[in-house]
Amino acid sequence: MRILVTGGAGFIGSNFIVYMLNKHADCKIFNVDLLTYSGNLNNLIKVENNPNYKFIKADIANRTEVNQIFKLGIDAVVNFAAESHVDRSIMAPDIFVKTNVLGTQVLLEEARLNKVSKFVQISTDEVYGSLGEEGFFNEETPLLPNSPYSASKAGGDFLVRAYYETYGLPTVITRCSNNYGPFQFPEKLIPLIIVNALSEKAIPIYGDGLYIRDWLYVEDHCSAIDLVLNRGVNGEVYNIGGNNERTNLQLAKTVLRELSKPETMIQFVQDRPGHDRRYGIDSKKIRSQLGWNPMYDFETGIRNTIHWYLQNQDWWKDIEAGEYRNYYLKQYGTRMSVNQ
Ligand SMILES: Cc1cn([C@H]2C[C@H](O)[C@@H](COP(=O)(O)OP(=O)(O)O[C@H]3O[C@H](C)C(=O)[C@H](O)[C@H]3O)O2)c(=O)[nH]c1=O
Repeated sequence: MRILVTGGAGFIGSNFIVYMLNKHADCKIFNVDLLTYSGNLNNLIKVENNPNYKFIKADIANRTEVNQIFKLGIDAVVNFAAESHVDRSIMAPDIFVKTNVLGTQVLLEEARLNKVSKFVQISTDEVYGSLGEEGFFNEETPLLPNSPYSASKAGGDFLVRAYYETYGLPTVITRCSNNYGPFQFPEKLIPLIIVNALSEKAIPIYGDGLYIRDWLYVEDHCSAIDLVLNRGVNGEVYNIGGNNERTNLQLAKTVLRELSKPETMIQFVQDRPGHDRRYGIDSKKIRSQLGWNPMYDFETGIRNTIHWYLQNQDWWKDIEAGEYRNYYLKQYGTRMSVNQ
């Protein structure tokens, strides 16, 4: 199968490419990525010389560029390419609409004209909105996005649905909970805690710290996408969750304990506007219909992740030296006092 993977230099996309090339000798992957601030070809060093792997720098929202890529002969598309950080979407929503909505539509249109056999849209549980203390999101839960990020992902999902209903494009949507693992850009909570702790910097926790996320180890997410790509039923949505709900405060304390750092590094800071209180995923459908099961419990996953950041300090120190550090100071410098 000749698979177009978009956003393959990002966190989940790069993990997916490595997973697929290790698992399937017969797949050829075309990785299309614009290499924005969070895209990093160093994530793909393990596969860069693999004859079944090819990188192409391009913007999924640019029709001319995408049109050229489909001329290579594409059987299936897995669309990871997205602006994904909620805080950034609050500061600059425009680019989220461009990539997550327009970019998805451009891909769908070329996929339709080139008659691909599968289009997998990688989405998020954030499109469902926020939960209270009880209940879970299932695939029938109405979409009620609260941030510009989640609204843009919901827009992409609606277009995917429309291409299935209107043109019969063989689409499938996956909606995952919060991922963590190697190569995650340290603007997201888990790598931010690890990187700050290792750099002796305060750990910023928004609001009361009792916001809840359901954590999914990235390799388990990759195995789920592989199943959906090969056996997912067209027109369907599959939720993918880890059944590992933790408050942000619990999480920060767990990581600090693993690193033998004091809890006094935690600093409560001003809350995120429109902050979703809780995400909880019901993933019975993919488990019962496609036989997916996560391999990693949370304790193993978090230890692997911490170990990876300890072993790969050059990877994140490079990042810190660049745009990420400026972004961090710009955002938090005016909102809180952290002893940097
Ligand atoms: C960066 C940061 C975050 N937080 C809180 C905010 C959230 O309650 C939680 C996780 O935040 P993060 O920005 O890592 O992730 P979410 O906003 O839950 O969204 C993430 O998971 C979904 C599924 C996606 O689809 C998003 O792409 C992905 O970014 O920690 C803090 O308290 N302090 C911090 O410095």
